[in-house]
Amino acid sequence: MNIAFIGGGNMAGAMIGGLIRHGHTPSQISVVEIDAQQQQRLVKEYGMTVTASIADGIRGSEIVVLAVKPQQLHAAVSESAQLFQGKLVISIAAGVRADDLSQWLNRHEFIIRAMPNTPALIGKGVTGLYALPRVDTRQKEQATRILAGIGTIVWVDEEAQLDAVTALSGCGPAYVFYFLEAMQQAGAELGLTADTAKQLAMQTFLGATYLAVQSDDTLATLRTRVTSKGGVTEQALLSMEQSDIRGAFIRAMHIANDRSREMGEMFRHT
Ligand SMILES: NC(=O)c1ccc[n+]([C@@H]2O[C@H](COP(=O)([O-])OP(=O)(O)OC[C@H]3O[C@@H](n4cnc5c(N)ncnc54)[C@H](OP(=O)(O)O)[C@@H]3O)[C@@H](O)[C@H]2O)c1
Ligand code: PRO
Repeated sequence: MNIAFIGGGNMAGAMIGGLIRHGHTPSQISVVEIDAQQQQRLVKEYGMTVTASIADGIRGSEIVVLAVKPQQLHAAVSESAQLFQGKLVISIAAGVRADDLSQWLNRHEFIIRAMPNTPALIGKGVTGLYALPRVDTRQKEQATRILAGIGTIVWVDEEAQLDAVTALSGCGPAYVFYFLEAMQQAGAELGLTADTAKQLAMQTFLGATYLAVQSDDTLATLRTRVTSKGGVTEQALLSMEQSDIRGAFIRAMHIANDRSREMGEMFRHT
């Protein structure tokens, strides 16, 4: 399977790194990228073909992954719509709806929207997928094979659910890094070195997540097992509840979901 990426920035870089680590060769991947620095980075890191020409970049590729920023997508594809004929198009752009993209590509029918996340770089990503009705089983299998190579995949039946996927797992690595930063900072304030605090914070996230994955218990039960009555965790969680950290976090994810939906509206008539 030859795959072309249009846009070779952060997320494409993570996906390409994941694909290469999982058996794709650089010769099976081409990238269309306009930024000279990004071009050099990709060539240096992976030794693949990188071009600024969309015609050169997607020629010979069965699958094209659209990985430019949502606000760049219309300009990136609309003048070259005929080049996409017969190809499976996978768009990872947040918000932009499959029907709109289909219009921009001369009513192209073979479109899958995907919402991956950056741990794809190390094969630990998770991707939500939605396909337009005319995408056939073989094309879905192709998308599954590509994206399963960089982590776990979840198909959704309704496109609107991709807004929730974006708010949860698309943005999610940023939330995790945010909490890790806070834990590192607090650890350092409490007298640990920054390195030790970072190591403890990261290993705690990893260990707790593996435990949750492998356990049949609910998340609440696992939390309760850490929280000794009259002990230390109880006081920390009480303080978090008093500050409504849970509520603030849930509100933030609703805002992310709304923003994803709003971006879909914003780019609708571009
Ligand atoms: N980052 C994430 O965690 C994540 C997760 C899931 C989905 N996504 C989605 O992935 C897409 C890319 O996000 P990103 O964070 O990777 O953005 P990014 O780092 O800005 O990558 C986009 C790249 O495409 C280049 N570009 C712009 N117009 C182009 C064109 N016509 N042809 C070829 N290249 C072009 C940009 O160059 P310039 O910078 O010069 O414009 C930039 O280097 C977005 O639609 C986003 O919603 C991102
Ligand atoms: N990064 C993209 C954004 O922030 C989409 C999910 C993660 O818009």
